[in-house]
Amino acid sequence: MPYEVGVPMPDEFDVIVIGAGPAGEVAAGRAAAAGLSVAVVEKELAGGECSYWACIPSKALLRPVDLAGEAGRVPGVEMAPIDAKAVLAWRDSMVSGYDDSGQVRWIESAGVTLVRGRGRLAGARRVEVETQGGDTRALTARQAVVLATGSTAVIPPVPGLADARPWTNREATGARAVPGRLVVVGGGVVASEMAQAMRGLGAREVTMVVRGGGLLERLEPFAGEMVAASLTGQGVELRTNENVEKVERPDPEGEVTVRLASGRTLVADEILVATGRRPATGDLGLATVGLEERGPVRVDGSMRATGVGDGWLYAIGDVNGLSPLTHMGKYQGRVCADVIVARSRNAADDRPSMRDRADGMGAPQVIFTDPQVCAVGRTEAQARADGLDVRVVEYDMGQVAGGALLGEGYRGRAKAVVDERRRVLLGVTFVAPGAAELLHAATIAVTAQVPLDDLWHAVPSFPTVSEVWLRLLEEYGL
Ligand SMILES: Cc1cc2nc3c(=O)[nH]c(=O)nc-3n(C[C@H](O)[C@H](O)[C@H](O)COP(=O)(O)OP(=O)(O)OC[C@H]3O[C@@H](n4cnc5c(N)ncnc54)[C@H](O)[C@@H]3O)c2cc1C
Ligand SMILES: NC(=O)c1ccc[n+]([C@@H]2O[C@H](COP(=O)([O-])OP(=O)(O)OC[C@H]3O[C@@H](n4cnc5c(N)ncnc54)[C@H](O)[C@@H]3O)[C@@H](O)[C@H]2O)c1
Repeated sequence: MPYEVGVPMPDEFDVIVIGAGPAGEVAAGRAAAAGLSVAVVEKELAGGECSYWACIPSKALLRPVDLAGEAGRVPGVEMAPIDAKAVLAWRDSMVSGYDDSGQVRWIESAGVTLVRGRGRLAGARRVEVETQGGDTRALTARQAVVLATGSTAVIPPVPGLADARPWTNREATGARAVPGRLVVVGGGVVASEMAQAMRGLGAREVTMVVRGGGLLERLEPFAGEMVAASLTGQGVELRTNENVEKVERPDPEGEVTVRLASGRTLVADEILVATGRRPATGDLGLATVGLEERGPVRVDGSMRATGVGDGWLYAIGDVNGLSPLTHMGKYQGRVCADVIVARSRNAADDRPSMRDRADGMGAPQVIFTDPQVCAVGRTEAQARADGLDVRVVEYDMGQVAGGALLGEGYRGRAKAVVDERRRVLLGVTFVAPGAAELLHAATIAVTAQVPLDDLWHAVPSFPTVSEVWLRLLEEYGL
């Protein structure tokens, strides 16, 4: 039920969701499926950052690079050079040409009312929407308002950077052509994935400027080391312990000059800034309900914003700062919708499925570089910092028959962090080509806290890479 000019729209709904990204859409759809009247307010494209400028286009750009890596390891298989133009066209089709009518159809079919415009809190249970025509529309929520406004890219305050037309994730994933020379600032997830994609698609020079000593600093150290080795092997230049001091681009269409703290100067066609994201809480009217205007909206385990009387305000997805990942935002959307529905019926709202457990355990994540980095739960460092009785088991995945069969030079590494007191897994990391689909088994083991003695009876098939599970348990001593 999209709102159209001239068509009367109710001003009151049971639930109003601000932001139609993955988190907001899931919460809205689930609350509507349970019979509540729901409006979702969206200022740009229904589907959010993930669908048009993040997960989907980045993975479309990485897939051919990944496949070329895989094929390159198999004797007798030779891939034709990647046709970057065709890949960019495929990316365009994966983002539906930046047209959200498919998502709008889904929203309509879910019985949710889409309100186009910028939403802002205007006191308890009240949302003002600045419509695209410039009008302001006042909406009231009988039960709940859900903030699902996502996050925006951070541009560090480096002299000249903001004026140098830097790329963020939007321009990088939406590139109309592959730049000849690219400087990437940052050593996190976006930086690693996009450096690999652009180099693989034909960028002549890709230089990563990383302020720390390595990549992917929040993960097990070997993950960043293996991705760094792969990127440098691919021809990406890595400048670690380095900072950008000044950026100049006198001609907006011309090249960009990047002065580094070490004194070196880089010249490139584009500069991608991938230095993290901040929750989209600016101009959201948080002060009208007594909350801080900046930073993430803090929530309890039912996704309810803390510090708001009567508990009518919820926050899910990137805006609450818990785990900025699409699947986690969608999970939080399911928790939040079920809680709102239960509370609207005065029913029990504390069933186990109605509390967020997954964020506290360490969200599962796949980084789609080659090798892929797949992690869930705590790293060894986190588990030790939490004061747990930790034992670590590691295994070289190249020694697993299923891995060796994937091609010459197949390399991978697995690490399990065990809670010795309870003999359960606290965290698992796999770094190997094509390891993404291994992760869910680890997620089940960590989340369900399956005892190692029970995991022993989960026999992996021969010759699959999953036999790494058996090897890890044998290394442990089973
Ligand atoms: C390059 C890149 C690649 C990524 N790849 C992955 C990946 O492979 N897997 C993964 O799990 N995660 C990935 N992520 C993270 C993922 O994109 C986010 O975690 C996810 O998009 C968050 O979903 P969300 O619904 O919270 O917010 P968003 O997707 O940001 O959606 C928020 C929506 O709210 C709207 N909005 C904001 N403010 C208002 C307002 N005031 N009024 C109305 N509407 C508003 C926005 O227009 C937007 O549509 C990636 C991120 C980047 C940058
Ligand atoms: N495959 C995936 O799941 C995927 C892919 C991309 C993004 N994401 C999500 O998006 C989030 C954001 O990604 P990201 O790469 O922007 O953030 P990030 O937190 O992963 O990495 C930020 C990087 O920028 C560096 N940095 C921060 N401030 C800096 C500064 N002022 N100067 C120089 N360097 C600075 C950090 O040291 C780090 O290397 C991720 O945390 C992740 O949750 C997920």
